[in-house]
Amino acid sequence: MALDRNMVLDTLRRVATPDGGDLISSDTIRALEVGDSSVRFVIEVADAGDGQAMAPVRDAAEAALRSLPGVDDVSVVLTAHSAPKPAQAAPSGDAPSLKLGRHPTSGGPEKVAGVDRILAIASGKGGVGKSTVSSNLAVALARQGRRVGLLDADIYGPSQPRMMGVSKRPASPDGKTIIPLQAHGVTMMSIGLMVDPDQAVVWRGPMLMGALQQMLGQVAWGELDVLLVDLPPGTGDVQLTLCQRTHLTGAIVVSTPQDVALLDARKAIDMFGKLKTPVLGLIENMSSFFCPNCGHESHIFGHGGVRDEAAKLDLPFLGELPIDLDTRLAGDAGTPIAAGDGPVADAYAQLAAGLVKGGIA
Ligand SMILES: Nc1ncnc2c1ncn2[C@@H]1O[C@H](COP(=O)(O)OP(=O)(O)OP(=O)(O)O)[C@@H](O)[C@H]1O
Repeated sequence: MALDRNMVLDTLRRVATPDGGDLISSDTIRALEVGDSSVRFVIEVADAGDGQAMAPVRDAAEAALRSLPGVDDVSVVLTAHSAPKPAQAAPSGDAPSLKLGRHPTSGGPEKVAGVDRILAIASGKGGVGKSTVSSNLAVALARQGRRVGLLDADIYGPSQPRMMGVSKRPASPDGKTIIPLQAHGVTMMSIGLMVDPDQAVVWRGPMLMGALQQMLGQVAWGELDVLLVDLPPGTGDVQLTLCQRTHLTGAIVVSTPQDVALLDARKAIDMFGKLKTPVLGLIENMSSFFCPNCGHESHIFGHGGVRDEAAKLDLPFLGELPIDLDTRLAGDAGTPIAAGDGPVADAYAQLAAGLVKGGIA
């Protein structure tokens, strides 16, 4: 029997919480993602004390879900808004620590000083070209005179340093703020520049949420018209933290036209809906392939699926980008294709112009 969301919700409704209610009525479940045989979600509680009390609840939920037929992967992350006090909380007025991966602070959505708009660039499935689109769109917007920032929040696989051709560790002259780097007219910062590139990042929920908050709050972004945030794929902790703690203008979802990618894109769109983050539009990447020898157009991952999906969901379709060897080579070489001339650079320029015209970027 295929796993479905209602079955998961029913199971979680039978998991008791210390206050006498159940896991669903406790309203602590965030970013629930039900796959064919997998369940992932975050239990978010107010503080470390509640976190301790909820640890057995998390274990019970995991056990209950694992006992469901067909479930072979369960991931439940328990996170608290604030760190235990006084042991780990920084005294007020202290310089923020530049050590990444600290505990997140609590509070509602905050603006980033000097930044007019923050756009999350998201995808449901990995490898659909979200980072490629983010870097190229950032460069294309900068070429149109916009003041653009690019934050690589793909904590598990930061690729912007390579795609934007930067590798220098950012400086922090006063030990408080992090000075971002500049590349191709874009102000950029990546979690990949703060950690050893050869070391896998194995942070769990609270640590990576803290790191993301630092990237937004401690980096001296300066005055920006728009900050693009390149998210990791999927619907996990980073997305949740960004939507809940940052004043986002909205999200742009990148997908290939392939059914399997669209399926995951729908989940991402659904998550943004639940988190009340407006989805500003969809982009189709790897749309067509033009043979460099004979010019024949083929549709390796299909074509038009994202446009159709946007129409179905009544969301704007922002544009399509071809599958193109030079795009890949340019990304690998650290100069996004949008920095040059040619049909793909033109496609990005058109995409950027549309966003500027629509007041999105
Ligand atoms: N339109 C395109 N044409 C050719 N290659 C592309 C295109 N878009 C992306 N790629 C290549 O596909 C690979 C994956 O792209 P990218 O890293 O941008 O995807 P992603 O969705 O950000 O992946 P991840 O899930 O790792 O974050 C890269 O090697 C990139 O150069």
